[in-house]
Amino acid sequence: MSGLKILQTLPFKAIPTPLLVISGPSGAGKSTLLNRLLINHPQKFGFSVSHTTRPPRPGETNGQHYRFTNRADFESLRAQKDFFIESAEFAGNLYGTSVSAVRNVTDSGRMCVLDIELMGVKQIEGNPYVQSKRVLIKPPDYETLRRRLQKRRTEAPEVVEARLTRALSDLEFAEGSGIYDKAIVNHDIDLAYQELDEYSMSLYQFVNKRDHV
Ligand SMILES: Nc1ncnc2c1ncn2[C@@H]1O[C@H](COP(=O)(O)OP(=O)(O)OP(=O)(O)O)[C@@H](O)[C@H]1O
Repeated sequence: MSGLKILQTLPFKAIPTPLLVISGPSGAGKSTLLNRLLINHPQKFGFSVSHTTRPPRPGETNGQHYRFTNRADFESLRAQKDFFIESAEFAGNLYGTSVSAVRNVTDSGRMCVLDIELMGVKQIEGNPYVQSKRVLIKPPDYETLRRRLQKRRTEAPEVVEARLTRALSDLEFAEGSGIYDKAIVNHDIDLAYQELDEYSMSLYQFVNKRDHV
C-alpha cells in the first residue's frame, strides 16, 4: 500500500489522514458494500455524511445518510472558502463533502469513507491537501445494472433511464481516467465485499502502522 501523497505543511483545511473514496455508477452497489464495511468495522471506518439537494429516499435520515439542504443554502455554503473539499452536480442535484463531515470521523480516530461521484473523485485526487485511495465499483454489465436499478424502485422509470445513460459515460470516462487505485466488479456481492474488505483493511493497517513509527 503506497503511493499516498506526502503532505508536508498542513494548512488549517488539510485532512491529516487518508480518505477511502468509493465511487461508481448509480446502482453499482456502492451503498450495499459500504454499509457492510461500516457494520463489520465500526471502530475503524466511519462514513462522511455528504450535503445534498436531492430529496430523501424512503428510509433515509437527515444527518445519517445525507445532510439534506436546498439549492440556495448549498450555494451559500459552497461560496464559503474551504467549506467543501469537493462538490459536484449529479442528475440535477448538488452533492458535497464538507471538511467538518470528514473531521467528525477522523477526530474519532477512524478512517473516513466517502461515497461520491466521478467529478468529486477528480477534485479529491487533484486536491493537494487531501490524501486518498480511490476505489471504483463496477457493475458486471449494463443489463445487470438496469435490472438492479429497476428492482430497487427508488427512482421513477425516466430517472432510471437517465442514470443508466450517465452510468455508461461515467464508466467509460472512469476507466480511462487513471484516477482510481482499485476497481472491483460487483458480480457476486460476497466476493465483491471480500475484495473491498481486504483492500480497506490493508489501507487501514498501512496508515496506522505509519502513524505509529
Ligand atoms: N452483487 C449484487 N447482486 C445483486 N444485487 C445487488 C448487488 N449489489 C447491489 N445489489 C442491489 O442493487 C441495487 C443497487 O445497489 P446500491 O443501492 O448499493 O447502489 P449504489 O451504487 O449505492 O447506487 P446509487 O449511487 O444510486 O445510490 C440495490 O437494490 C442492491 O440491493
